[in-house]
Amino acid sequence: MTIYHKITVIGGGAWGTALASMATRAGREVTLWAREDDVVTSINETHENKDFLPGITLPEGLKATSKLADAEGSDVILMVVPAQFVRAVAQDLKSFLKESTPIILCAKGIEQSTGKMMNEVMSEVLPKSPLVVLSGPTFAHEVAKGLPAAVTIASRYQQIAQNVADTLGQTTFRPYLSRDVVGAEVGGAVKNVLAVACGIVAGLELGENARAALITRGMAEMVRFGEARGAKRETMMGLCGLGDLILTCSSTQSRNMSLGMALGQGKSVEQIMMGRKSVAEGYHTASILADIAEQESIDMPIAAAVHKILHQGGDVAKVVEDLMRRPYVSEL
Ligand SMILES: NC(=O)C1=CN([C@@H]2O[C@H](COP(=O)(O)OP(=O)(O)OC[C@H]3O[C@@H](n4cnc5c(N)ncnc54)[C@H](O)[C@@H]3O)[C@@H](O)[C@H]2O)C=CC1
Ligand SMILES: O=C(CO)COP(=O)(O)O
Repeated sequence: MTIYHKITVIGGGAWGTALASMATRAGREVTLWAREDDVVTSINETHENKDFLPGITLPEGLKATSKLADAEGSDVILMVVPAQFVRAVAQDLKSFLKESTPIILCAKGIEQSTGKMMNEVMSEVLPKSPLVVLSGPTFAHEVAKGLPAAVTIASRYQQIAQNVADTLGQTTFRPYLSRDVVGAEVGGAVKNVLAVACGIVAGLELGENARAALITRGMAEMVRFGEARGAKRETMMGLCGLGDLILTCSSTQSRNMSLGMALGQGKSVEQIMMGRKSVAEGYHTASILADIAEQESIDMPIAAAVHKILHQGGDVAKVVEDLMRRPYVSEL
């Protein structure tokens, strides 16, 4: 069994902090890189990330840094900055890594400027690095508290995926292996957009029937998009797809669902986004997802509706009504 002992987590938001905390509990030597000096100080001096994961006491062994150079000599890197910043941060990190160092991609989104998934972005910046995707139904607060969760770990390099599972796995964090990198990434990226839609339905108080319909028809959109990108349907039926879709569409712990909920309750996009420090990836992914779907004739009416509301000034009630008015077609 190969264990990666020295781990650097890049990204001091809620998820990076939770993963770093979990890996420290597994007995690994973990350094967490955060962009904000306040976050570094807060973690090192009070064992809490007051800005992004307040109220959770972090293990004393977890060290934070503001220097990317401290990633030098790591056995493995966890990349946990939001999707739109992955390329820039990876460029800055590049000179401190060996080409053989595995990189675990944990962001859930599509790069807005290129339409690329995170593994494609990373392959351009670090073409020789072995890539692994870690994704699943995992609210950061729960993982940080040590509550049980299960994830998909996908890589074209199965031995490395196994090593990552052996490195991070514990009785409260159960990895399942996959070879389907694209499928693992599509699930996480698309579900964020669908969670905004579920939030809108909740905010409008349209009921549980509507939410179940949305989750199911949203799943159909995820599968269509994933298959067009070469993903396997079964992967999207797993933890990183259906599992994460159910979680994110079921709880206002989700930033994406709560963003949608506020829209459904009548707040404007500007009011909601103003002053938000935490990321709602669905906001950024919705437009590129809707564009790709239109260009490639992938039928994704829910994603298009979310894009319309978020970025084209669409009236919430009218967009929902238009969705329901579409011609009746075969379910499958
Ligand atoms: N929070 C969660 O429960 C989970 C989050 N994720 C994913 O993890 C990724 C990171 O999300 P969170 O840790 O929740 O973030 P967060 O919302 O807690 O924090 C925002 C992060 O964005 C960073 N940031 C802001 N501007 C930046 C810039 N210009 N360059 C680089 N970084 C910048 C901040 O430093 C901070 O780390 C996202 O893709 C998210 O979808 C995945 C699973 C669970
Ligand atoms: O990805 C997540 C849970 O798996 C977190 O969802 P939110 O980003 O919507 O909070």
